[in-house]
Amino acid sequence: MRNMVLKLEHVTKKFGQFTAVNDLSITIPEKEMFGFLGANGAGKTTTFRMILGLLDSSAGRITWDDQPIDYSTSHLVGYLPEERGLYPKLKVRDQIVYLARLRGMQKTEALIELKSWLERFKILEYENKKVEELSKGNQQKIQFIAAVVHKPKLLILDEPFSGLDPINVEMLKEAVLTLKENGATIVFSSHRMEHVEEMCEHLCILHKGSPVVSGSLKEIKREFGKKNLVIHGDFSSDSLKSFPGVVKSKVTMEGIHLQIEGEDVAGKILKEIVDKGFIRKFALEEPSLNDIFIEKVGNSYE
Ligand SMILES: Nc1ncnc2c1ncn2[C@@H]1O[C@H](COP(=O)(O)OP(=O)(O)OP(=O)(O)O)[C@@H](O)[C@H]1O
Repeated sequence: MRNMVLKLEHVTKKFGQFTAVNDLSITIPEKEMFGFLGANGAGKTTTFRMILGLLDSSAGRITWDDQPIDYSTSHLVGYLPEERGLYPKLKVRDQIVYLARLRGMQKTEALIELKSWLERFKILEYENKKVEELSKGNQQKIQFIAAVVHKPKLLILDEPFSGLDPINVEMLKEAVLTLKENGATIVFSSHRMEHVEEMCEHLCILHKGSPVVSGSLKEIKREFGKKNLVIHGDFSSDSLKSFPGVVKSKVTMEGIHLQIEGEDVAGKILKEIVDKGFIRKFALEEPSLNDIFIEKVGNSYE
């Protein structure tokens, strides 16, 4: 049995004196969906380029299936680069077939695969159009097809959902989930925490090149400890802002959202408000990735 694990061990990348990635260690098991979060310049793209062997690391080791990714394995890898790079004058069909053949696919097989993706993305009519004639969002779908047409086992997607309208975001998310169900290992970066929260079991938050949070989403939330408490009631909730164990509060149109130190605080708050008036909602919720990010990285995230 092969060990198709993607492993980064103490990986560092320096550009001159500047450290873009600092001592990053992560293990991504086969068939996993892994999310990379971080502000602009955090080091996500640099990490992807090192994984793909497009950039040498300054220190550390990167392996997939116990080997570095090189010419012998690159046909098993798909990459959606951040700087989209299609040939504007080429027709969609010629472009995809060309890229698929570079990765060892037969033309007929590539055409079948292309058609099925174009159908899925509802853009079959663009098969014989030049890339430059397509809208940005549709070009992005073509670029996505270029990354997956050869059915890679490892797929690296650099901000796959950026610049898309909500319908296309959903379409691409579903496509990514299908690829995962079909057995691909997928690593993607995003600026949107909800995308990672929704799709990934494991994630890493990079801050100025260093991993500040890394591991399983469930564990990260559990370790964070704090919970959110949402209260909607027909009474003033102002006094709850300074209730012991309340870390943060936000008054809303319907009531108040509290970040509390732990579950026990919720019980005490319930006792406090039970006689104050009608409680329409009292819900203890897991912290969001956004809450965790803000605490670990601060408000520097855009
Ligand atoms: N070839 C290079 N030479 C010098 N500095 C570089 C080079 N490539 C990247 N950097 C720097 O490394 C840091 C990390 O860049 P990187 O592109 O990896 O960030 P990112 O997390 O992908 O950001 P974004 O979300 O904006 O795409 C940045 O400060 C960037 O300016």
